[in-house]
Amino acid sequence: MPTTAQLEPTVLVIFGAGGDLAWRKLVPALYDLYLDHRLPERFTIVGIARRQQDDETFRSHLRQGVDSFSRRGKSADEPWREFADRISYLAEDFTQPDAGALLGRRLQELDEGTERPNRIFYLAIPPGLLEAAAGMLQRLGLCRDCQRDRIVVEKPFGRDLDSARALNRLLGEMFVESQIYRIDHYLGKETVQNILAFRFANSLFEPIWNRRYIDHVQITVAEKVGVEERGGYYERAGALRDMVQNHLLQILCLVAMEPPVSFDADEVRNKKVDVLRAIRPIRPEEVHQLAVRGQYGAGQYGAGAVPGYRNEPAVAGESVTETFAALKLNIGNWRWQGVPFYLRTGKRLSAKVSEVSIVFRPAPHQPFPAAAAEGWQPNRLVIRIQPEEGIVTRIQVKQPGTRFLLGAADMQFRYREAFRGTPPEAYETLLLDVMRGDATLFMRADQVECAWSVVSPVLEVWETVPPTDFPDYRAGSWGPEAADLLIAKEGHSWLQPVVTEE
Ligand SMILES: NC(=O)C1=CN([C@@H]2O[C@H](COP(=O)(O)OP(=O)(O)OC[C@H]3O[C@@H](n4cnc5c(N)ncnc54)[C@H](OP(=O)(O)O)[C@@H]3O)[C@@H](O)[C@H]2O)C=CC1
Ligand SMILES: O=C1O[C@H](COP(=O)(O)O)[C@@H](O)[C@H](O)[C@H]1O
Repeated sequence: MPTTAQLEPTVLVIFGAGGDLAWRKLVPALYDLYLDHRLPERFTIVGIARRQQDDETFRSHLRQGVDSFSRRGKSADEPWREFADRISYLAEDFTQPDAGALLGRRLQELDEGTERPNRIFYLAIPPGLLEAAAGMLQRLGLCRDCQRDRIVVEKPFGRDLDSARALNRLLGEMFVESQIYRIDHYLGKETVQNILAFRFANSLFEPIWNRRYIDHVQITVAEKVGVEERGGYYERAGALRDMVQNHLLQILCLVAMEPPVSFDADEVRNKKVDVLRAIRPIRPEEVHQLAVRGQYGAGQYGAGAVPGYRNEPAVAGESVTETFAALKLNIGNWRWQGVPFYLRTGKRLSAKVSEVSIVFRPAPHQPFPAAAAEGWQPNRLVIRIQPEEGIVTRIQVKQPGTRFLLGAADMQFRYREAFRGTPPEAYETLLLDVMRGDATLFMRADQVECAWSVVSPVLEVWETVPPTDFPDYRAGSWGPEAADLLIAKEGHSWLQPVVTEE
């Protein structure tokens, strides 16, 4: 990791700095980086949004966010003051013709001195404003230096293949690809990155990481929360766009990719794109066999009742938006031919847990008497992304006793026990990577488009044929019955995650 002194002077301009993302994620992450001495020595934050407010009001709003969401808890006065001194606020509306004048002047002031700082423009704004904000940067020539100026684009990146292509074209006309950092925050999570370390820094698993030994793969990203205050956005998105097109497919790529030659950003991203390209396209007539959608109804967590999706704020009473999605994907290449990848994600499920389960084929021959194998389970390797980050390998052992009986036992690696301290939040890692100019954990234009191609046939069929049975799962359950049937067709079943309460 670079030290403070090694990072070049930087000004981070947060567009939409008065919004939820900046408040809950970005500024708490920056503050934690600051406390860890990870920010450049010369580092400034300029926040921009519509509302009129002075620097002090803006800073104290951000401090509330830090106090609530920093992994270090409440901020102490002294370091907060030092950090807050670097923050200023500008009120500008990007949709106005003269927008950017204040920003231009502020950047000029910051350029004065020994070395012009690198500029990072973080677009934490509603997707409909991307064009106006990026256009303003181009018009004023504020993001012109291809080596030192970068733009960070949040999800959602388009809402289908065509709109993602159009957005890529638009950004491509204004900036060079190496300046564009498309965020997928799952790639910043420690355990997601650890998939690379686990697969490519160990010689133990790579020889069996293929169709000869692996029976199938399950990727589960389950949430306990409902749609919360984001009904307006979610109604237009749904689980497939919100989670599968980005986070789950990125995890799949890391599990399935070929070993990269180096850790160079484009080399890693090339290998990931190869996986997306190899996913066998789902034909429209196959959608009902290979994809399942669901929507939560009212339910219960312990003693607490929660409303159904259709009763959430900003959600239509007859909404057909899916809050659960499951897919069966096949990767048509030498390594994975015939190995199903099952993906599922949903809101208001039984637990918050994200994990990848690699389920191995049975040993080719069992020499034991039939009774011995009664408790037999396939070997499985579970990569736990959250919570309780770690890796669990389930093996077969002899049960203690005078009879020869098999039983399952787990070998566990837990981050919390193996390493001291709390790992950085995803946004800390990603923000630091943008400052260092390392795009390995960011989405390249072709990756985003390939990922849209994978889910497009499903989206199209789902949009044409609305569901008639929503809501079809109870809040607090593991999703609709149809998801169990999807995987049962091949004699498989979803592995119930080991749930540890948050
Ligand atoms: N919130 C989250 O957890 C996540 C958000 N995202 C993405 O991040 C982006 C931002 O989300 P979020 O923070 O939740 O959104 P919010 O609606 O909370 O914030 C939007 C921000 O944009 C500003 N804004 C809106 N219109 C204009 C305008 N015309 N000119 C200048 N500023 C404007 C608002 O200004 P003002 O404050 O003055 O109203 C506000 O600061 C979205 O693309 C979202 O999809 C992605 C992942 C998670
Ligand atoms: O991108 C998103 O991710 C969150 C889940 O992220 P996590 O880090 O808490 O697992 C999800 O709630 C949200 O709907 C989606 O937009």
